[in-house]
Amino acid sequence: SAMSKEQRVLQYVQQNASRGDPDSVLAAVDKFGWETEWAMNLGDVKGAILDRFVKETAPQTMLELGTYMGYSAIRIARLLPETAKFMTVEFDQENAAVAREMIEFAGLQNRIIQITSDTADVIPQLKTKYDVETLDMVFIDHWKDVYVRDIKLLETNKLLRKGTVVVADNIIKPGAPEYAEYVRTCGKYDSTFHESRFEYSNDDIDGLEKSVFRG
Ligand SMILES: COCc1ccccc1-c1cc(O)c2[nH]cnc(=O)c2c1
Ligand SMILES: [Mg+2]
Repeated sequence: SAMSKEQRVLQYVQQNASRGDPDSVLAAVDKFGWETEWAMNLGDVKGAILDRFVKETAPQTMLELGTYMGYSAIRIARLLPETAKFMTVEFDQENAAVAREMIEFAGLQNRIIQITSDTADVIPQLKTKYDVETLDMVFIDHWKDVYVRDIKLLETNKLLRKGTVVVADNIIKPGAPEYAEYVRTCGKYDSTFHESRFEYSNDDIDGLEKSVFRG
């Protein structure tokens, strides 16, 4: 059957980027997103903001909710030391399969623990099954309607500690108003909004919320 959009992006990467060169993989995905087909990757503009947060935090233990085709996992892993533990969770099996190949092409398969499952099932298993004590950083970029459910799961499963940095995509578009309201008013986070541009768009506004757990 015909290729999915995600498979078309992967093919473009395999034919236009350099194997083992994460920056060339990111550049190829972004070129495809700007010039050929829009896709819901974090993208280059918001990606630069996340890069800054990852560099500032230098997490040894990191979790991403929502792998999609692996773009932000590659973006993050390329900035982490070999010693870091980085897990990314994707529910959709087909997207997870594309991500696995994209991550492998980038040469980062040894730095990323890819989990194909529902985040609601994985979060309660992180301590026991994935040997996590607490998380230094979390990137939330999956379905906006479960952002609040999942950050509360991180809290109740004692995975956050004083200073854990939680970054969330799509605060404006498509929007995660309940999540923004929660992290800004619940009293457990110091939260700041970082306005940016929607992926592969010159006009649409979007932004990242950065919330530091108070412990
Ligand atoms: C499938 O909707 C695509 C879309 C359409 C219109 C507006 C926003 C989005 C959008 C943008 C994103 O960065 C996203 N990131 C993660 N999980 C998403 O579901 C998601 C959706
Ligand atoms: Mg997103």
